[in-house]
Amino acid sequence: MTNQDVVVSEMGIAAGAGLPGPGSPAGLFACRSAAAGAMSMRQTYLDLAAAAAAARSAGCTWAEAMRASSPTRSSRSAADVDEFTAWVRKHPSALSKFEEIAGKSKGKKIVMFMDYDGTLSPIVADPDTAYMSDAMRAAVREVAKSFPTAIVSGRCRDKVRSFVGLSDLYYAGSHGMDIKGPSSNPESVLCQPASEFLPMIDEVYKTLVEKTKSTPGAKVENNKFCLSVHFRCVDEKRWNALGEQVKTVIKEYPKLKLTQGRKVLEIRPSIKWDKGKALEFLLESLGFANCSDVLPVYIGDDRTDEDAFKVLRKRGQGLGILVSKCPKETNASYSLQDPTEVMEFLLRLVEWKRKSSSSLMIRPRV
Ligand SMILES: O=P(O)(O)OC[C@H]1O[C@H](O[C@H]2O[C@H](CO)[C@@H](O)[C@H](O)[C@H]2O)[C@H](O)[C@@H](O)[C@@H]1O
Repeated sequence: MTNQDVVVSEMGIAAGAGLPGPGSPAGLFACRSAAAGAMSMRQTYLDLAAAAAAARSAGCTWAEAMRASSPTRSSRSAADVDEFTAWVRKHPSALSKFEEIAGKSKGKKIVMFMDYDGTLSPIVADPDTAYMSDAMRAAVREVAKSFPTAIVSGRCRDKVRSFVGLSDLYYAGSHGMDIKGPSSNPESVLCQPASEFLPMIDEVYKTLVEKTKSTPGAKVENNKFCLSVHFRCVDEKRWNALGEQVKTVIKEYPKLKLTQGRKVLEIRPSIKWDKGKALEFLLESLGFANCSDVLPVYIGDDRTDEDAFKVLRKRGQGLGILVSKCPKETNASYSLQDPTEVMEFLLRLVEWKRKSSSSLMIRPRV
């Protein structure tokens, strides 16, 4: 990796700074077109009541929208497949358009950003066993040798670091609220803009564990600067009640917000910081703030990754790649269907870099 010897001190964004107004939190990432239509990109943050209202007006329930956030293969009809084909025309496969992507990368410094769950590791029922394969680890290792690389995850930084198991990378945990550079460089970047929320998050974690313990399958995950309440193993008949339980707890904490991911509710500090801000922060730390010759590539599958895709669109620079097997409203330009395709794309990128570097080395002088 290059440009890693950047020192940035811990950032201090005051608790409560830039708090969105009431009724702001919780993004509902609905998959099917009806729900997606009701929840436009402008509505990334909704509270659960608003999300439920949007889902109702689209003719589906809050639970249906939650189900659609992570559909199973068996739930797909022929019409769904047609819809997906049409969607892929708008968000073409990064594999089939590899040459186009390689063309865009020519003469530019690629910086890689990758989400973890659903991008580098397949979605599984138990979040504690969402391991990535050795083959994927090897691919990410090669990527990190070729380009500055960051993993940007909703997980606690230490946990995602232990899952990935590679040291020469930047890790941005807790949805970008906990950023650290490679461990080989003790002076490398550190950014924790929500540190004053730690006691509150711990308190809410304990309360949520207590309140949800009577719901079979419910799991509360402590991601340090944020929390996840998992619905995946909960009987769907209990989803509304569990959602209400979470909402009731969070009502007592106006400085926290609730967002929705893939069969998960996420509780986060209401600060103006997300994966998009983390991407900008890392680009700046790496010395690429005002560079026209940098090409950030962000690969992610979740609603929270949209904040990063949006930043790339706004900058008019870089490539957003959404990992999805079904149509989703997205600011990403390209798509990949699953972690297997992500791995194939990463390997092609490494190979392309290797070939283009060696052709530069042997180019005769004129
Ligand atoms: O930003 P990410 O790295 O994608 O993290 C988002 C959430 O990912 C994890 O939950 C998701 O993956 C689990 C394991 O496959 C799955 O069981 C769960 O249903 C998914 O929502 C993680 O456990 C959460 O804490 C993250 O917020």
